[in-house]
Amino acid sequence: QKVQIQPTPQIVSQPSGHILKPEEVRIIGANSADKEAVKLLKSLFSISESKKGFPIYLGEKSDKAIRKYKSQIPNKAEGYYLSIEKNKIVVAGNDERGTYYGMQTLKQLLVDGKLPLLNIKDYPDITARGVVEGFYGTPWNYEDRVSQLKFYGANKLNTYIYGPKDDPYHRSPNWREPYPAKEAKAIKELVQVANHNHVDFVWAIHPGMDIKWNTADRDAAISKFEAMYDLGVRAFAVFFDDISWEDSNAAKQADFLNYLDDNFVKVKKNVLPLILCPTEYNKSWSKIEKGYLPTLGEKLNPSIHVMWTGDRVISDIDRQGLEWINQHIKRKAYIWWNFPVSDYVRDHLLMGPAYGLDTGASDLMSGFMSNPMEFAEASKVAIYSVADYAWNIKAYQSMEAWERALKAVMPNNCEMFRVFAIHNADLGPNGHGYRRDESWEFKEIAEKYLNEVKSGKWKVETIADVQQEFIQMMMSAKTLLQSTDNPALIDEIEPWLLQFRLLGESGLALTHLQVALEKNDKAYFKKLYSYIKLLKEEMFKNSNSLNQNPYQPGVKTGSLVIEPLINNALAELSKQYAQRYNEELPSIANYIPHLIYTNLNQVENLPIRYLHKTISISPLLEVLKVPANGYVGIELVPEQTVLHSKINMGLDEFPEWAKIQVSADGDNWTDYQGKYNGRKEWVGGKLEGLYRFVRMVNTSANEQECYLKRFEVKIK
Ligand SMILES: CC(=O)N[C@@H]1[C@@H](O)[C@H](O)C(CO)=C[C@H]1N
Repeated sequence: QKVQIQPTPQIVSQPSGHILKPEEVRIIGANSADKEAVKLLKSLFSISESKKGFPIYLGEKSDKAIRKYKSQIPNKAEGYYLSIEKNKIVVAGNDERGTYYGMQTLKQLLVDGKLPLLNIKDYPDITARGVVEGFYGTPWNYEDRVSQLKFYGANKLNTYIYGPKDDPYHRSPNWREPYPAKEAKAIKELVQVANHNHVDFVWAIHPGMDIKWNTADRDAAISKFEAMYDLGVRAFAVFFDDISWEDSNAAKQADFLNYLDDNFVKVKKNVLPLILCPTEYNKSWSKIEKGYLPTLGEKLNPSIHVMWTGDRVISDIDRQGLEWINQHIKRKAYIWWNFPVSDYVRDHLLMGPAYGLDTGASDLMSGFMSNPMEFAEASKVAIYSVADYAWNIKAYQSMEAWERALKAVMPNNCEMFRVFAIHNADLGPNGHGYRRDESWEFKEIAEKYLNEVKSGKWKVETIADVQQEFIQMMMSAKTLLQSTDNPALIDEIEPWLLQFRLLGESGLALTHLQVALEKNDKAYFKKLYSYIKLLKEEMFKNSNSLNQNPYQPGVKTGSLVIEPLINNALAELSKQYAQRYNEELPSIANYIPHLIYTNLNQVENLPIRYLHKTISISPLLEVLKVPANGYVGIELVPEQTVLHSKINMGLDEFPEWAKIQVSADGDNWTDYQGKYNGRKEWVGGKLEGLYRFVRMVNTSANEQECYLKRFEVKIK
């Protein structure tokens, strides 16, 4: 039988039987082996003081205890040799971490009091593997982080980069200030937890919003690093992402990093190499001829890592893209993979497989970090998969890893968790145009069902298939809401579970509309229709009371296949009702007629929200570049009376290059008079007459930049 080990090992022998878990073991090498490995071993077996216990040889290649097995150990960082035999077990690491990982594997193999007889030679493909807590939104809390660090140890992830955008001591305004006592204590403790799980705790600084290229700020960074060093931090990063392009001076950034490297990292000796996140961190933003990346490649000390998100901000990672960037930065890219991060689609959860990763790229990356969701437990599904990918790239199979991830996160209810996860994977339309597959096992049935609804010739078995999916959604939501094997996860995803249950219920009720038509029971149809309306109203209420963040508030679930199926079938069946009984029912399928209006491809996919007569553009987290005559706004369909508008471009005063304009026909524009409200927001009042377009346009002759933090129009 094949043993299942996470992450997938490089070389495993075929098991030749098994042994029962030894009653008592004797550890040979306990006083020289990695102490976390010894602790882990002692937690698994009872140790006999006498000579008679079952021998377990434990240690690193230089230890006497495993000298006999030295030649078996892969000569690779963090590699290990594990051999389970009838009369002994050997766990031999190429280094401390290797021994620890060998023990993690041994722990996984100890199942139902038995151990398979086999041997393993294992090691990681990528040197640095882990997570960058680098998202916008509510930073993870202390308990989240402790749980994450333990999860990384168990999954052979060795790096955690602390860089939450909304931590004021990581970024603005307090990157220069030491943490207050309480936060400092928490970080000190987290570093210890990281060490106990063989995870390198990397503290990142994000000075780019207001750094000055002078000795004061250079020394401010050094003293902040010193303060973090005193808390136990032994690895550092500098992020220059999402800042205005004036500060994206590569030579200055390189000098700054080299200074920190020469005057802090190299001086301290026990500090890991620096990591830089550049301003030009993806290919779609880079203009090689302008020299930003080549300058970094030339000037940065060779030991400094350079992060990279891929061909775009949110992007698959492939060999071709890696070869491209590596040539310019003259080193192997250290990947910052923006998945499962959802800070730009906060009404969605990303619970699907981690795919779009090149299994032929193991020699082209120095690091691979996942940027996760603000929901730490929910992110573990993707992080588990990333652990499998980064350890053994060529063997990675995203779907297989996803199945195991679900079981790892929800061991007692993984089937119900799978029903939820498979229907909560896509992001919906978003500014990056990044989409994921969703409900892939139900798509065919959904298509068949909708076609049969449209033709009016439906089959019982199709209805049964669809009813089975809807009732499973209800079962999944209810079971998970009442589950106890991962309460932190349920707390995070509760809004989506409530919505998921209602979606399943509305689907089930929908199929009974067909029963009403079959029985020609008009009254029953109307009762069902108003019941579905009630369910949708409750979903609407959930979406306006739960997960209310200032970016993409609300709770979207099953948005790629399930929700559209229900809305389309509902529209179709109410049409058939109207034809049969010559009576129109009020439409309850929710969709938004208004559109984004822009000639900037950076924002052409941004979704439009419509709530309580306010139409808004989903905000952009990155810097928006607006060429001459570039514009972004809203098209009201049909034209409306505008009551007031609010636009936040993230600038201290309204820029002279911008104009806010309105138009009824898209050709003739009039200025929309407004003023700044002191919170960096332009506000405009009621307009006489009907308008179809409201836009911000760059009327200058040069490319400008701003943020798109808010753009909303309230109509009558
Ligand atoms: C390097 C990098 O990806 N920086 C930010 C990241 O912080 C943010 O989470 C996301 C994902 O929305 C993208 C970038 N704007």
